[in-house]
Amino acid sequence: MTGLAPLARRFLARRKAVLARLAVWSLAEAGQAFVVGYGVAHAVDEGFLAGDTRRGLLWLGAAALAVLVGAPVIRGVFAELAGLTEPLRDGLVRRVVDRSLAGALSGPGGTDRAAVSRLTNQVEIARDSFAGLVLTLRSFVFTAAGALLGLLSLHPALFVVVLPPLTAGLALFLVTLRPMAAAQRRALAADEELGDHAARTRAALRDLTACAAGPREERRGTELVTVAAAATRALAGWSAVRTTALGLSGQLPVLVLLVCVPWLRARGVTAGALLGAFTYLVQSLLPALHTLMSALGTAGARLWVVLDRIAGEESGREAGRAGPKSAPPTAFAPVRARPGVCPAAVELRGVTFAYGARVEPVLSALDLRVAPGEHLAVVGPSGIGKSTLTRLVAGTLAPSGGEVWVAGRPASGLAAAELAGTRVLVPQEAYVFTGTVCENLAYLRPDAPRPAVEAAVEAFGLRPLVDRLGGLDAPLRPDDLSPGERQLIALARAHLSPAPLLLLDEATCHLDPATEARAERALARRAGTLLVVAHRLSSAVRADRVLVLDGIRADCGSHEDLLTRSPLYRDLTGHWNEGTAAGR
Ligand SMILES: Nc1ncnc2c1ncn2[C@@H]1O[C@H](COP(=O)(O)OP(=O)(O)OP(=O)(O)O)[C@@H](O)[C@H]1O
Repeated sequence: MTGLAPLARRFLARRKAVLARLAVWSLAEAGQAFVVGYGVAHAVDEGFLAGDTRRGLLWLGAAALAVLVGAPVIRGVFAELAGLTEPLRDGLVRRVVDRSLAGALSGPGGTDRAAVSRLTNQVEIARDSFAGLVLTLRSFVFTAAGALLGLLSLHPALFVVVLPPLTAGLALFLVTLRPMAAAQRRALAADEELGDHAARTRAALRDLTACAAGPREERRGTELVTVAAAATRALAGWSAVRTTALGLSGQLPVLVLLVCVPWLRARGVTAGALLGAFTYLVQSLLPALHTLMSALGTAGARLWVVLDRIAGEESGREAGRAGPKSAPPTAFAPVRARPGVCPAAVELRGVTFAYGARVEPVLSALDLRVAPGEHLAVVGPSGIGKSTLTRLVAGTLAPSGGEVWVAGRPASGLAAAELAGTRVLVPQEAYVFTGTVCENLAYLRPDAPRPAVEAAVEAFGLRPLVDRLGGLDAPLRPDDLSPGERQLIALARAHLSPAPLLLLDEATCHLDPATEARAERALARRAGTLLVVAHRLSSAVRADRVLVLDGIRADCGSHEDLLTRSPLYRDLTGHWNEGTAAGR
């Protein structure tokens, strides 16, 4: 927040002309405040008490005229105010959008549209709060100046009596501002965290029950409620102090003035001057002070919190860019792992799929959940539905029944750009196009830094191929590559992609076992989730879990577990072993 002060100074320094015009209009406001009390005092002393009613009415007329003249003054003030608030709003919006675009350009993760929308909404709040503050602060300064000058002109003793209680209340109020804003911020943060927790828990009830994580989440909920209650109590405490300050500065000057009437009379203060002083207090000073306090307490605290938040979100984005890139950037934030909750990278809920209305379904009421970072192998006899499953997860097929969720979102129905940022599907027949080697490798991440491309070349053992073709910038013709080389290029490309989910549909079938093992290990080391349709036993053994598709039934577990409990898996492994032995 301290970083905002120089920015504010620069902002105001560039708008001296607007400030000067605003000051001129405000001077008129000060003059109006001055004339109101002055007119009442003279109307009483020189008019009504002196028996000259006409003169009294003339002075009152002058005071009334000053009030009427106030209307165009206010209009002028508002016209000038736009010269301050609109550039502030434009500047903040530009700042938020620039940072967001810079974030999108510096990584293929794309813009966080929710954050941009939240921030631009907060910019509007900042603009309105700023306008309210300028309006009331300026009005208070000039009205108070006019009224205090009026008090001095009526009698210096009036000034001496009114000023101490007024400044005491104001000082007490100013002291409460900072802790009050901090308490407001804490209460807001605690409320939001509690709301987030409630929403997350509600959405994850099934998972919580499945993971037996209910009691832990309940404890966390209780902790958050306690924190939110303490923050709200602290806020209420500071509100009480502020109300006291309001009361002190709002009522005490009138009371002190009343108590001091004999003392003032003894010093020659006339009845008219006393009435004028009360007019200054009740008509100008106290309302202006009250408005200022309310504005500082609400709009000021809101402006403080919102500007702080905008700076916070931006610095958060900065930190995100500067931090270590352990995970590839994603187009939208996947569901984060939270203690006690099992978030799913892929979740199938009762998924049924048939290629036609009257055709037997390929998959029926299939439930599956794959945790972020998990490596899952899918196995099953030919034609059982393994490719269909990968296409459902990839979102290129929509289920006939049930739901497919990827990173907390329905897989089908996403826009193409979002789908591309979510997952990469590498099919059996790899796609390689005429272009440079580098263009082929970085196809899914065009801004991939050169060292990252080089690292992918090494990880997939592509160096001899790249050298043969003439380097990364050499042209590549698909016909010059063997099916295995094409698969390696497609796998290295998937490795470079920012998508958090990789789906390999027999994408290593043209590789020898050693090359396949190296490629799969490189893909498993990559941050993200890996789902592999395996066509070799070794590929299933390397996975964290194996899904065996068996027509209507499906079984999921570790390689060892499935060997003991799944006859089909035993058959498949036996078949694979025979194939390996025959191949030797
Ligand atoms: N486009 C399609 N239209 C109609 N039926 C299809 C279509 N694609 C696949 N099928 C059928 O759906 C069933 C599952 O096919 P899928 O390709 O998903 O199986 P798979 O387990 O991947 O087979 P493989 O191991 O041989 O690749 C098969 O009976 C197949 O004939």
